[in-house]
Amino acid sequence: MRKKVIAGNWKMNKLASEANQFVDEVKVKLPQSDKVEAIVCSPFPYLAQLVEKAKGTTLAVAAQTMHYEESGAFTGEVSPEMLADLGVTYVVLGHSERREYYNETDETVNKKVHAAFKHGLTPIVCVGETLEQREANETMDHVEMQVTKALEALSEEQVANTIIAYEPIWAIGTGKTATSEQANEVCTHIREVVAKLTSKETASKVIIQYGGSVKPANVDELLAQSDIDGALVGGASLEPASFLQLVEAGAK
Ligand SMILES: O=C[C@H](O)COP(=O)(O)O
Repeated sequence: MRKKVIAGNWKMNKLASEANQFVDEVKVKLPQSDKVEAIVCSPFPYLAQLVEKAKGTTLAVAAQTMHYEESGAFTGEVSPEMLADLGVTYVVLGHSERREYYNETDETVNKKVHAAFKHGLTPIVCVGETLEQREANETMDHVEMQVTKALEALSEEQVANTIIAYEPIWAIGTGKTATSEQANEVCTHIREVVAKLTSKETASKVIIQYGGSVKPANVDELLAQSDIDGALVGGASLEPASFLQLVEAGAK
């Protein structure tokens, strides 16, 4: 039985004091259940302090991106080694906002996935189609290509430990959630793609999240679907109360 993974992606929000307050409040109220894992994906400046605060709790801390090189002349970048050194355990890779504004490509996502595993970080790889692609019936092919490239040259064990977040771009921050059936249809396809690349057994272990306007009002229905194992949440993860409700839904 796969556990549910609820990741709150704060994106470029919160000041240091707000980030601290959030973790102080959430960490003592998290459901103590091995059915669910709760993660906060914080901006870089707060990672060290949040890792400290979350020590000894079930809350995990993620970065929202990273470079694939260990070090070097990459002004402004943060390496996987730096994240691991801080005690960060997850990293979001290939978010559609990184792909759109910062030239993240399937090739760099794949390099980053390899770099993440090299440094003991669990990658959360984002894939998803635009509205135009959905309307042109290209969703399944597009997502298949993104997943295939992201997982290229990984071992089966690494694939089994990769989290894939299906985020239809048209549903991000728009209030338009894919219906749970639409979301599950693509997540099922992703699992079939992983099975084709590796094996049915490996595919059955992969955590596949849905992301795009997830909130307490729709999370139960999404998590009840056969191939949705959690959520990558933006807006509704910013307030402790709604983040906790999402995690509680994952623990049911
Ligand atoms: O990483 C999270 C997603 O981009 C979803 O954001 P949202 O929940 O605000 O739609």
